Amino acid sequence: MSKLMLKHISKIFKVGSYLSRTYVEAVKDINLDFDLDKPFIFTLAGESGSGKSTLAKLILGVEDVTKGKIIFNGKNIVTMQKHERKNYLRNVQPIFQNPFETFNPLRTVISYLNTTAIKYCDDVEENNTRKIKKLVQSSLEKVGLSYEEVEGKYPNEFSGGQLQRISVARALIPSPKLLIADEPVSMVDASLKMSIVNLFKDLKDEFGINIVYITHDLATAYYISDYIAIMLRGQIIERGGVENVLTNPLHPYTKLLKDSILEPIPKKYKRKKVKKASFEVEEYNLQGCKFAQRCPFVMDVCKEKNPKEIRLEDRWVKCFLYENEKDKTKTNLNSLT
Ligand SMILES: Nc1ncnc2c1ncn2[C@@H]1O[C@H](COP(=O)(O)OP(=O)(O)OP(=O)(O)O)[C@@H](O)[C@H]1O
Repeated sequence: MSKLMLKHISKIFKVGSYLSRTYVEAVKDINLDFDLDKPFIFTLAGESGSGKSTLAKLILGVEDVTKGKIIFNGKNIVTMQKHERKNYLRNVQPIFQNPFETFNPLRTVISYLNTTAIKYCDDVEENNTRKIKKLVQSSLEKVGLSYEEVEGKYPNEFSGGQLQRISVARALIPSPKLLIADEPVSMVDASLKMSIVNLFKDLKDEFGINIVYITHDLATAYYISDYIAIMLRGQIIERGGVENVLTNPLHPYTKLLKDSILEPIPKKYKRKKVKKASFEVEEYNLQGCKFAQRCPFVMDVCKEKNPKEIRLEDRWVKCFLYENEKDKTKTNLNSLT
């Protein structure tokens, strides 16, 4: 059994200069359980500066949590022994936004993939070229490429879409349980976006690979995900099955996101003049709900207190509008997967 649990994790950054120092809690008290044996695609969505990339970096061990624990198969990743951490990093692989930054422009793509195989696969020795080639070959095949079409070429000889496929192949080399893909199609040509998104779906269906998909694009999120969590200024304010959350969003922020991305803004919102965030830091530092300044349904309590996460029948939501609905169900949604 393979499990990844985020337990009350927070990340606080210092921002500003010495004289105007302030703090941003880019990830605030997030709890998520991932059962890595039941393949899923989990989308993390939210506007720019909502903490998605920071959460990804915490899971990838690139940044350390300020508070809370990330537990992989019963062990806290911060206090893991060296060999346990290596095993964790083998199992949780990143896919970055810009594939041209993933690869060293001065090395052939294959030599880069070979290095990944040697670095992460304990049973592969540097001089075992046959074994390395087999591993790289099979990863390339999983993303629909042949070894021959990649061999001998440098990153600049590929299109952005091809290179993003190769960076997915790179991530697959250590046979990870989880891919963390941070805006993986935002730099890819519009015509190729769907092919990458479909590749994620195939990896889940055919090879049982779990994916955390970070995006602004709710349309592709709806198309490929099983679950979705909506982030607002460091917090997850609504989460559940993608169908439930996106076809019937409950939090006013989720509604705003959906309306502003998928459809024209309905008149009722236009009349109430939903504003765009003027200052991220200002919203981060609000005492109550971080959406209070922009919410068309704001109440006094929203400005005073940060709402608790409420469990409804088919999702979790953090909003005072649903205070009276809580605990009406016995469904356990603690685990999203
Ligand atoms: N290293 C850092 N030092 C200081 N502040 C940071 C750091 N990294 C992120 N932040 C701040 O944390 C907040 C969340 O940023 P983050 O990049 O995680 O958001 P995001 O949702 O991924 O945004 P985007 O979609 O634009 O990538 C922002 O206010 C950002 O400025």
